[in-house]
This record gives sequence, structure tokens and C-alpha cells, in this order.
Amino acid sequence: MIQLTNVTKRYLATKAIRQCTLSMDSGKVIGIIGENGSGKTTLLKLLSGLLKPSKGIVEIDNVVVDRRIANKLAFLTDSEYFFPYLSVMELIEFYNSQFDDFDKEKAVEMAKFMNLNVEQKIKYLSKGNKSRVKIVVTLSRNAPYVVLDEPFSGLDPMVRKAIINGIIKFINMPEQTLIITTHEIKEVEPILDEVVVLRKGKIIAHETVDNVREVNKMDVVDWMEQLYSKENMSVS
Ligand SMILES: Nc1ncnc2c1ncn2[C@@H]1O[C@H](COP(=O)(O)OP(=O)(O)OP(=O)(O)O)[C@@H](O)[C@H]1O
Repeated sequence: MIQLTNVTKRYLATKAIRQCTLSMDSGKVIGIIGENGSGKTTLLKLLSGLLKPSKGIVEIDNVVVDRRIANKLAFLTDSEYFFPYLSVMELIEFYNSQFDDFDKEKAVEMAKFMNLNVEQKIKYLSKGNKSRVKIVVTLSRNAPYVVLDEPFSGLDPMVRKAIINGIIKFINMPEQTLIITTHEIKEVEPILDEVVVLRKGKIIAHETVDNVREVNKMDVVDWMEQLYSKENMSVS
């Protein structure tokens, strides 16, 4: 279980996360959504121990998060720089040497599923294929927590659906918990159990997708737009 208690993260003058308290149960697929700059990446970096909170506590399975969490959490970064001089196969070998929980056979199978040429150097791959490589090496770790930051950036809409289905095929539910940030909400909604909505560093909602659909009678995008317009009205 992931628990944030009164967490604030400040970058100099910017408060990227503001007094957030949030519990996320294990064994679920959870989407973190919100407009640009709302704090999604910062939240994921706090969960992954890449950033320390300025205030408050981040815990995973009742242990305060620090860099050692890397043993039980696989993190897909949205960073552009990603081992350019290695081939896909060399990258798979590298991950295999670094992580005890890495499943090389799964990585090779997933690379095939993603239509990747494993002999190709990463620097010569298209942006979309680089995104696929990141998904392959991250999901090939049998870590209890898998955190994906914008995994579909650069993927064209025609392949996105297949990749999203691939993620669900290769993730091991309910042993793994998947947390995902995305702007492609409509496409990801079918695989989500819960959504957390961020606005200006604050959590403005945390709901099951079933509740959004059944109680609010709308899809997640319309629901988020409604929440944002209510918040915007209450500010003005
Ligand atoms: N290293 C940094 N130094 C200073 N400010 C930062 C830094 N990283 C993020 N910020 C600021 O913190 C806020 C939240 O940024 P963050 O990247 O977490 O948002 P996001 O929701 O992931 O955005 P996007 O959807 O555009 O990726 C923004 O105002 C951003 O400008």
C-alpha cells in the first residue's frame, strides 16, 4: 500500500505538490491525471524515492520511501536521454545484470510483441520505438510496484491501443500494482481501477472508475473536466 501524509514538495519558489494525503491499495491499476504542470511527475518521483518531500511522509508498505525503494519499484521515466549507445538487446542484458527481479525471457518476448528489432541501437530508434523499449525494460521487472510516467508519449494513436493491451497482458495482477500518469485518458480508462486527479499540486479527487461511470454517469475525461470547471469557478 502507498500512503502519502500531508506531503508538500517545493522546487525553490514553486510548490509542485501541496499538502497531499492519499492512500493507494496494492494490486490495482491507478491513473494519475491532471493538466500540464499539475504535479503528476513530481508525485511519481516522490513515490520512487527520486525526490524527497519538503514536508510530510511518503510510505510504501509502511516503510518511509528512500532510494532503496528501487528494489521493489520499477519506474519508467519520461526522460529523453535513455542509454543511446546500447542496442535494445544490450539494454535488456544491462537491466538483467542490475535487477534481481528482471525476467530476461519476458523482456525478449515483450520486445517481439512490441515489434522491436533488438539488434538496433537505441539512438537510431524513432521516438515511439524508444517509448516501447522503456515499457519493455520496466515491465520486465517483477517488482511489486510499477510506475509509468507518460508511457505513451510519441506513440501514434493506432498503436497506442495495442501497447495498452500489451501492458495489461504483461503485468502480473494482483501481485503487481500499476501507477500510470497520462494525458491519453480515454485510451487508458479501460484498464484503470482508480483515478487520482491533480490540479495545481493538490489532489482534487480520488475515485474508482466504476464509481465515476455508475454514480456520475460519465467517462473519466468528462468527469475531470467537470471537476476542473467547478474548481475554476470556486477560485474566481
Ligand atoms: N526541477 C524543477 N525545478 C523547478 N520547478 C519544477 C521542476 N520540476 C517541475 N517543476 C514545476 O513543478 C510543477 C509541477 O511539475 P510536474 O512536472 O510535476 O507536472 P506534470 O503534471 O507532470 O506536468 P506535465 O503534464 O506537463 O508533464 C510545474 O509548475 C513545474 O514547472
